[in-house]
Amino acid sequence: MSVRGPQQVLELAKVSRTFGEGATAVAALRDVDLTIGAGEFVAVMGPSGSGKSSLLALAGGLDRPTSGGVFVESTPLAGLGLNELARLRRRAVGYVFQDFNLVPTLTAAENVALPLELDGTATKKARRQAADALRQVGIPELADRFMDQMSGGQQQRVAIARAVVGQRRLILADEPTGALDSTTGQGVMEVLRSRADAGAAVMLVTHEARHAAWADRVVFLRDGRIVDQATAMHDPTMLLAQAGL
Ligand SMILES: Nc1ncnc2c1ncn2[C@@H]1O[C@H](COP(=O)(O)OP(=O)(O)OP(=O)(O)O)[C@@H](O)[C@H]1O
Repeated sequence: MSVRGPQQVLELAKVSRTFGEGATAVAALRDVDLTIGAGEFVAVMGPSGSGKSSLLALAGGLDRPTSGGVFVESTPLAGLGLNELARLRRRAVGYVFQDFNLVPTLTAAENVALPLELDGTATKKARRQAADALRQVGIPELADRFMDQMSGGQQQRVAIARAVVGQRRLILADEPTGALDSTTGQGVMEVLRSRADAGAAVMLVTHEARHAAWADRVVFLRDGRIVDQATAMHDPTMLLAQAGL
């Protein structure tokens, strides 16, 4: 039985998620137990369809489990109404979506500042923090660009800046380097690592062992179950082989 302490940012307790019903039901996650503490960077790996994105969506309160509980900073998400859940997401959770989910009618800086402004931060302060986040991901000069004036890789970096802006305690990133070259991808890992070192809990879904090597712990999923967990990834390729991935 785990203890829900203040250092525990995310807890998934016996979480299952089934899509559909009857003969066509798909069990995306089965009885997953996972805890991520403050300052901890966890990578999630596994074959396509193993449940990685489903896990992230539940952790970020974008989806609800069929059974089991999700706790963010000890708050049970099941107990929150839609407005409370939205507020907690804006305040505590930074999410990098596979398809970015940026607002095309806003500039890069406005996109990054949006969650802070929606949460009541004064515009000036929000813009200052947005500029800082854009600097962290290496594109401070693109602050005034609209999304259709940016490449896919640049948009991906805006999405990452929006997830790490401010003081979010839980950062969830679903394959955040897909549109990036390897040097920029490495830069994104440095940003996620430094957020964890500053006390955030970070969960990264990745197919790339060299990115998982930045994590404190790697969780391997297969058919919706955690099949292995590894710490201190000195040789991620070997661990992948051990897990049969
Ligand atoms: N909205 C949905 N409706 C029905 N089935 C779904 C839905 N979302 C996910 N699934 C199913 O749940 C299982 C897990 O999917 P999920 O996207 O979480 O896997 P994944 O490991 O992230 O895959 P990938 O690496 O391809 O992104 C798959 O069988 C998928 O088809």
